[in-house]
Amino acid sequence: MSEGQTTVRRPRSSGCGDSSYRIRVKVVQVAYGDDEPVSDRIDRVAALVCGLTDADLIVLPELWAHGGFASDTWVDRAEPLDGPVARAMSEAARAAGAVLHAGSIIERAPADAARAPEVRGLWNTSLLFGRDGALRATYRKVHRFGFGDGEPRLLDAGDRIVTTPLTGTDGCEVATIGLATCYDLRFPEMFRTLLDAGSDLFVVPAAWPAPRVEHWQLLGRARALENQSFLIQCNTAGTHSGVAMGGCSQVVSPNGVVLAQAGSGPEVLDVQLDLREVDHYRRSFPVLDDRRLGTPAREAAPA
Ligand SMILES: NC(=O)CCC(=O)C(=O)O
Repeated sequence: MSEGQTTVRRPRSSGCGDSSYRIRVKVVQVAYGDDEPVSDRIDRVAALVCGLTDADLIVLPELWAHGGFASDTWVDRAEPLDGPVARAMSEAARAAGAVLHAGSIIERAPADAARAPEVRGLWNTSLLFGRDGALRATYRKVHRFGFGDGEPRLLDAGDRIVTTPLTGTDGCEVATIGLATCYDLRFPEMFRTLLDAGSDLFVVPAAWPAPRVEHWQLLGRARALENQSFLIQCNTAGTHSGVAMGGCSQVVSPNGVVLAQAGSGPEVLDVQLDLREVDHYRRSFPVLDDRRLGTPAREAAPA
């Protein structure tokens, strides 16, 4: 981005009424343990989502069906993009009449898909459905958590960033959603890349453990504030595979204010957002216009 280039992008489509930009978001902080069968959990969460008929956007956590830290089960539980979780979530989005970020699944590549021998064909993949139940976007987690174990041992890393338009009931494009998952929150350069791709609303599902929940809260506020964007974080509650989850899902405004925050148990946050606040704030405090990328900052000084 060159100096002085504005990051204020809206309006994207003409004819959007003021009310199109006011959206109701439900953040579903799902709690689970080790005893509930996956199929029961899918039914339970699907029924909950189906009942959220007054929402525009519903968000679920990372790997809520397959188990965020249940890595010993992932290979068995992995499913394709049209597997049981995706089918149930497609149906639930349609029943609720809302855009549904269904958190993530362990995605298994189709058996007949050609791939290099070093590619395992398993990813931590987020799914976003439209109000009609169609799968609109998928995002394979880029930064794998586990320090050599867990995700890096079992899963492939995603290799692309993903943005997707959020459209109102009238078809107007009211925001650009930037997708990220859990550990990605620690990598500010990824959020800058999403910003440069047009994002003004980040959605981050997670299975973030209780001992580091303050990082989760702090990093979420930082990513929202430094990119002057809304940020919706949906964490997991309960304890599974011996790991206590931190809860504290939150919704953060473009100037870093926490608009809503969950406790440590199961909970549904209910938040009204006016998406025009992004442009208002970026105009009133145009810090993003002062970025200095492209200057020869990396040139080595002569010895
Ligand atoms: N599931 C995750 O990505 C966990 C991330 C985490 O615990 C951390 O960054 O800390």
